[in-house]
Amino acid sequence: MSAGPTCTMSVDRQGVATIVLTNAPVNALHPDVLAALQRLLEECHGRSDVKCVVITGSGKNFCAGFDIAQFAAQSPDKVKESVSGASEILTRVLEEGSKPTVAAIQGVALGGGCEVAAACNARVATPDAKIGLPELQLGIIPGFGGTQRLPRLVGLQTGLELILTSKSVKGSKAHSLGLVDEVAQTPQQLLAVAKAVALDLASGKRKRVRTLEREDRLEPKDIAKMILGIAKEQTKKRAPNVMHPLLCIDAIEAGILKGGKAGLAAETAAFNQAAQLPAHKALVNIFFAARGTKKVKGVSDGTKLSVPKRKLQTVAVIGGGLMGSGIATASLQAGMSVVLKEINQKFLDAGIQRIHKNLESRVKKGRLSEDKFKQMMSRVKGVLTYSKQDFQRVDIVIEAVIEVVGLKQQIFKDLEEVCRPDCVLSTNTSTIDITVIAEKMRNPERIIGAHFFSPAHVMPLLEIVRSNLTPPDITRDLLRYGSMIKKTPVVVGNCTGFAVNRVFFPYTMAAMLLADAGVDAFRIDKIVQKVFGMPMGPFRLSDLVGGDIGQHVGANFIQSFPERTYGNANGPLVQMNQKKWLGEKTGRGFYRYDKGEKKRTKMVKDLEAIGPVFQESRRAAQQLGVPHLQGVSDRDIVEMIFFPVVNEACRVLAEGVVEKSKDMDIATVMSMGFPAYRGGLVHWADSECGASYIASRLQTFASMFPQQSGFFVPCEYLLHCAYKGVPLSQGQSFYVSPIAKL
Ligand SMILES: C[C@H](O)CC(=O)SCCNC(=O)CCNC(=O)[C@H](O)C(C)(C)COP(=O)(O)OP(=O)(O)OC[C@H]1O[C@@H](n2cnc3c(N)ncnc32)[C@H](O)[C@@H]1OP(=O)(O)O
Repeated sequence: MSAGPTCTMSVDRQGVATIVLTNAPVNALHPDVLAALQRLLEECHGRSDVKCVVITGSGKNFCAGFDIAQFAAQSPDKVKESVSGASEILTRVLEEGSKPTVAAIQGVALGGGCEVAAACNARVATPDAKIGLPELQLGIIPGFGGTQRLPRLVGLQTGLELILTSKSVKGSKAHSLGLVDEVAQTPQQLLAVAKAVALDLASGKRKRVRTLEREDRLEPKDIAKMILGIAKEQTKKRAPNVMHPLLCIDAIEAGILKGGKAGLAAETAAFNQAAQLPAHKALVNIFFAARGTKKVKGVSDGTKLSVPKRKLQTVAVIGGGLMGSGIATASLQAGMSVVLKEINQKFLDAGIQRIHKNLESRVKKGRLSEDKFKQMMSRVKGVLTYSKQDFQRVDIVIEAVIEVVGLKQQIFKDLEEVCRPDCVLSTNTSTIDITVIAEKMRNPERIIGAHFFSPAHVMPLLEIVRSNLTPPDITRDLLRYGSMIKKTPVVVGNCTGFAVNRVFFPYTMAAMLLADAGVDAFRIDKIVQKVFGMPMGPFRLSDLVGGDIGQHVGANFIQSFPERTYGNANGPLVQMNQKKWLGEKTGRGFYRYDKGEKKRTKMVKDLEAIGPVFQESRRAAQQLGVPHLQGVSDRDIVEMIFFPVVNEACRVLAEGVVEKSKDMDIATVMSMGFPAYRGGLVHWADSECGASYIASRLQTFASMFPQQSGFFVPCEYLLHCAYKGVPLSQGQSFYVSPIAKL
């Protein structure tokens, strides 16, 4: 049985005390671990048989930092007290105590873990240890002295870069940067090397250094000021909607200008300020949401399933287009073999060429060796037919052909004939009901959705779609495949559009409706991107996806949900598709895309060309009773676009299409680029708006658009939450939908 969060200590015959941070699985710094560390260090300083101290972590990791669960479990005041108290102890007892201290780093030393190591008088790491300060990703700043000690170890420029990008470095790189003093070639040698360094420090053979007092790695003050000024400007541009990165630079600056101790005080103040900001709560929500998706009730929550885990070595990808080649690339990178099926040699060659290009670009960026690249390409086999010889060895199939139901039905009928009965058969459809695709199969329960996002080898989300027939072992093994290819999987129920595209369609339709009501499309894009923080506005996104695809997918939703969709038979997409203005791929859509210098695309607002398209669309919209709006504020635009999106998310929750609201949060961040610092769609709706405000605004919008009121009318789930005063994230616990599918 695990001892719970603590530290253990042993003292060897040479007088080296080894303190082991213990809190499985990553030795997070729970307050009990910090208290035990202080107690044992004080004991060491008082014992005559102890000459020096080595700090290490239990198991494979040194320490992943402060216990993030505390941010959710404790009041902000308690957390602040814990962090500032520990910061003081790390300086007084770890760095300045009477006995020298050495960190022995294996696995991860992140956040507070890196800061504990930086406060020691020396550091030894294994070559592939992972060291860094990722606190900014959690909406806080390093609070155990990291803003002061990291720049003093590696220089201001490098320290700033590591902190502001949340990047970690490997042990060997950390050594070359000056962050660690020695590298132990193997984990087995780590303790011995660390102990030797500690004894050298104790005997005076090595000079004992207190990081906080160091100045030797810091740039001269005038240069440092310049570096800080540039960092501030760049940060304002890169992250205009959040404050904590600037608070972090201020704390670093205080230390550079006034010395380490003053810097520590500034850090504590800045940490406390950041911890109060909504972005912190939001980003902690995202941290746990991303990890919670893997635990699915009755599948991967510890439930024992009778069907053993499948071996997942060979994947067959049906279709070598953009999506198929991306999926094949991700599978090859995970060490799998790939059978790529196409309908003719020309398409097959093009598919293999795409895989080649995807992997080659990693080689060019230095992320893949030439040897590994060749090995990966040798594991691809292109085929033109469904032969038993090729398909009997396949463990998982992913169909990635165009969205034509009949074609997909035939493919699964054929696959069932040639694949082993235990092979996972999955479809990458983005919208079609998977039970419809399975209609011609003998065993329709075998089909499962594996919805990737383009480019599939880059985008982190995998939507796993199960129907009420899907056996849990198939879901479990697709989840395992998702982990192998390093995706965040979200398991969802079966319906048109599943979870992600269900919330995408009101997003684009709301933008089209607003433009038809006279609001400038370019203004909408600007507000959604600059003010709200999406990576791009809905019209720019439409150009990226392609107007033809947008219209096709939109039609699917209009057919499935006619009572709550908006369509205009002469809308901009329809007109532009007729002119073959399909977006970026044809050089023209809502924007014009000119070839600039060095093959860079230049995006131009061509009002002369697009103006008449909107005029024509608005004329048609008037016939549909779309009002002409005036005096629409930026806030109105945000609410008219995002509240229908929240409304649809409520329906998704009510129908049980997602198991928990956090799944919706992480899915929106990873698919549509919903700002992570807003915590995902439902977290944002709850924390920044509230169910009753959203419901009342939607009712107002519905009355402003009487002919399109269905698009805005709040759904039952949203009204329930508003009426009962419960957050949308908790509505599932009391709301029972008559159409719950799972
Ligand atoms: C005052 C200080 O400056 C403030 C801080 O230190 S804030 C903390 C800074 N540290 C971090 O941000 C590191 C966060 N952790 C990670 O990046 C990754 O978890 C990791 C690289 C350590 C391990 O990744 P991986 O092997 O993929 O495992 P992962 O699933 O993420 O984590 C394993 C478990 O450890 C938990 N965990 C990881 N880091 C944790 C932390 N710092 N606190 C609490 N739990 C943590 C995860 O929630 C997960 O729990 P679960 O099994 O119950 O879901």
